[in-house]
Amino acid sequence: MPASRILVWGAGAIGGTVGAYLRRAGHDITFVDTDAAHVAAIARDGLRITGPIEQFTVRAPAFTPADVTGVWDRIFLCVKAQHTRAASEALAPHLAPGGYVLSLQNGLCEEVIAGVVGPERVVGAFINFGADWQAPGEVQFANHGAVVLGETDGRMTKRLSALHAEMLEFAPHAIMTDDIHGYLWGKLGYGILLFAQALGQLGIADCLARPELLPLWRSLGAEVNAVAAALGVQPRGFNGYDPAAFRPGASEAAARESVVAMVAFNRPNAKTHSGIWRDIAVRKRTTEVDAQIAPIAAIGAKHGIPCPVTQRLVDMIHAVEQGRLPQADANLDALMRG
Ligand SMILES: NC(=O)C1=CN([C@@H]2O[C@H](COP(=O)(O)OP(=O)(O)OC[C@H]3O[C@@H](n4cnc5c(N)ncnc54)[C@H](OP(=O)(O)O)[C@@H]3O)[C@@H](O)[C@H]2O)C=CC1
Ligand SMILES: CC(C)(CO)C(=O)C(=O)O
Repeated sequence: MPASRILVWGAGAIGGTVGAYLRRAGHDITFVDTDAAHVAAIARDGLRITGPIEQFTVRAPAFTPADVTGVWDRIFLCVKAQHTRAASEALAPHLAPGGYVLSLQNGLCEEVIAGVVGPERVVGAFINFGADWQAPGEVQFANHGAVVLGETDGRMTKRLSALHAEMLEFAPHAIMTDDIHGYLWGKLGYGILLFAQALGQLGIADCLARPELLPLWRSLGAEVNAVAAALGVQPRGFNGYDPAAFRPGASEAAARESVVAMVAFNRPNAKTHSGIWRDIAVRKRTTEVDAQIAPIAAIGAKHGIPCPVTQRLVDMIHAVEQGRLPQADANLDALMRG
């Protein structure tokens, strides 16, 4: 495969992992990140991938946004959802007129990027592999997970096929879809469970496995699925998460079966806790809740769909972020009780 030239904007867990694999496969990768210490470490010593899957170091140029110069046909955007607009504005001068931004993020970030660079210059992605930024110059690649690429208008284009062929060098199971919105809403339905997990201390598998919390998973899932349905989107499943099992009216047995499958997927993973939990407990910073979960309740409100549990979850995450509530497993019981 001919070497591609890619600018990875946001060289943390996701950008660092994907960029390192593509660099190792021979592509011309440049990293950009606002974390000056991380950028300096990559530029000086290379980017180190650690963890149970593979350990290797790649050499690649790295810059802060203020220092990067040049124009790229492809930019992979890998920042947290709340940084999407600022990052899109900063990267726009570096995007070729006929180029595109690939969003490797959770949430509905494609719309935000499109608002800055234009809808025809955005490609969507849904990702569920696990990775963690560890230290300047080091990212842990913790576990494989679904990777799906799609044009936001559902067309199967040449650029999508070319991107998919490259992505196979990182994720051999990556697929293309004509329904990226279905996957993004699927991830929101799964992601909302991870936001609830972040209220407590148990890891993803142990938290999902708490039998008494099944009604909580069902009510959160039902709200997300009802909002998606109002938008005409049918969420897609992956890695044990079956959206149909959490639709309003779905049986308790179906939800329980999906929870068992999600627990089985997560149990062996070196990434035991979600990025949301890590933002609060380890990185001591705010989460993506306002950019990812609050919009679900807001869209619901526009369509006359009440999302009381989602809204309570948003409020409780705020309280934990601000230190008004300890990060404790009992929070999930309180969220469920209402
Ligand atoms: N980590 C995971 O396992 C998974 C993450 N995701 C999603 O992927 C996206 C990226 O997450 P993740 O890689 O974990 O996050 P990280 O925080 O590890 O990486 C993001 C990097 O971007 C930097 N950054 C912030 N703002 C800008 C900016 N304006 N321009 C350039 N760089 C910037 C951050 O610096 P600083 O830290 O200083 O802010 C950080 O180094 C999120 O939407 C997340 O939900 C999806 C699936 C799995
Ligand atoms: C846990 C994970 C990797 C989804 O499985 C995630 O998306 C996150 O950390 O927010």
